[in-house]
Amino acid sequence: MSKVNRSSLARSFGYAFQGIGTCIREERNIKIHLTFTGLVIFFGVFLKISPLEWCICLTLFGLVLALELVNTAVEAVVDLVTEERKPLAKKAKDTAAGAVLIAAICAAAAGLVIFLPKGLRWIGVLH
Ligand SMILES: Nc1ncnc2c1ncn2[C@@H]1O[C@H](COP(=O)(O)OP(=O)(O)OP(=O)(O)O)[C@@H](O)[C@H]1O
Repeated sequence: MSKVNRSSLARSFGYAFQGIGTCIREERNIKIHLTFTGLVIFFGVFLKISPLEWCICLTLFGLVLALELVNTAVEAVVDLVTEERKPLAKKAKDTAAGAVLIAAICAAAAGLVIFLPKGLRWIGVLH
């Protein structure tokens, strides 16, 4: 790879990290997702979930956080295009938010399937 291509690749990664940083600084919802991600990592270590369960959790973290970034991008583009109330603007924002919600509900359900039996076993309700 030439020096020029390498530096343009590094710049692209830099812009992507800037986007992630901006979203974390400015958006409340991604802070909530990151808090849950931290809790899942803590309980995953504490309850010793299996490698397959880690893979499922990591995939779901990625899905929810990535969709939150896309949702933020859609909101920004809509606000850039119009400040007026328009049905298409509402459709774009609400469907993007719906995508995050679906992923978050599925992640929460998968989390319950993985963690609930282990948690109940840990407190002695299940054997
Ligand atoms: N230009 C617009 N035209 C029509 N409806 C809009 C427009 N901008 C926002 N809305 C709608 O108003 C509601 C609130 O939108 P807003 O952009 O404030 O998002 P929000 O729910 O506060 O999301 P977040 O907290 O992620 O910023 C949503 O239903 C959205 O679709």
